[in-house]
Amino acid sequence: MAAINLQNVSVSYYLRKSRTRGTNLDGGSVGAQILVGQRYLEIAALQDVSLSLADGDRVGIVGTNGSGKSTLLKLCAGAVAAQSGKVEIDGVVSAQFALGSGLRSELSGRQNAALKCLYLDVPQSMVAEYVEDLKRISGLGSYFELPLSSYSAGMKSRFVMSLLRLVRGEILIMDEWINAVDPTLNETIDSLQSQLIERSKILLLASHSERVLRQWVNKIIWLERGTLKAFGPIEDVLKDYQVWMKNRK
Ligand SMILES: Nc1ncnc2c1ncn2[C@@H]1O[C@H](COP(=O)(O)OP(=O)(O)OP(=O)(O)O)[C@@H](O)[C@H]1O
Repeated sequence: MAAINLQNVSVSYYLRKSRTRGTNLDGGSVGAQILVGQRYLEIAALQDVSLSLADGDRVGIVGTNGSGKSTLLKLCAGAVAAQSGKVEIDGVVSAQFALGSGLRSELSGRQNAALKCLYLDVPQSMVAEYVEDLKRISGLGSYFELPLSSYSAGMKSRFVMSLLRLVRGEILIMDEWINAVDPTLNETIDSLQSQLIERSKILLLASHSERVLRQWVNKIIWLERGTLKAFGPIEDVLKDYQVWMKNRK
């Protein structure tokens, strides 16, 4: 059983005030509320959010720029802490945004692949097989044996995307559906992502794409300026969100 329970959770980012001295801090139409303290500015990224997710929940997160989607994902992945409220996460969490972390540019694709296997708890007896899988999926050929520092941007992203092969988690956290820059890779990445979702117990996916959301989620969290506007079945919440967006323009 996997579960995510948030009770009255608030998360803020703090900025030293000197950085913004003399600037006008009037709110625009995007982003969280900015609270001005004596020495710090507080960006109230999530305010008093309460949610319960359980096995079988495939949840999309929508909201305008700066509404708190990534912050909510980071909170559930343990990458940011709550200032107040209660956060309970039951289950092994895999976060897509962490895929490329810990890579070392002086090491080859093969060496990085083996390191990632260790970080992601692949059993020792399976490492060699997984590394060969990554070589095949990435399509990097002999570049797999060269240091990451010699890769082009697209080659690096091929390598990082191939690491999806290693992800195992009961709670899957995705900050966008990955679309490969190179269309020849799309089918493989799509199928890796769909297998991951099928294996996971809870999916949290932030996306601005209605197509992606309709394909993968059954519930929607709608955030606006750090507060939870709505949480419920995709059919209800997406419609309300779209009407709200239209009237907002
Ligand atoms: N590292 C940070 N330091 C300071 N403020 C931050 C930081 N990360 C996010 N914020 C602020 O927190 C608020 C929520 O940002 P977040 O990235 O969670 O929004 P989002 O909904 O994912 O946005 P987008 O759709 O634009 O990616 C925004 O006002 C943003 O400016």
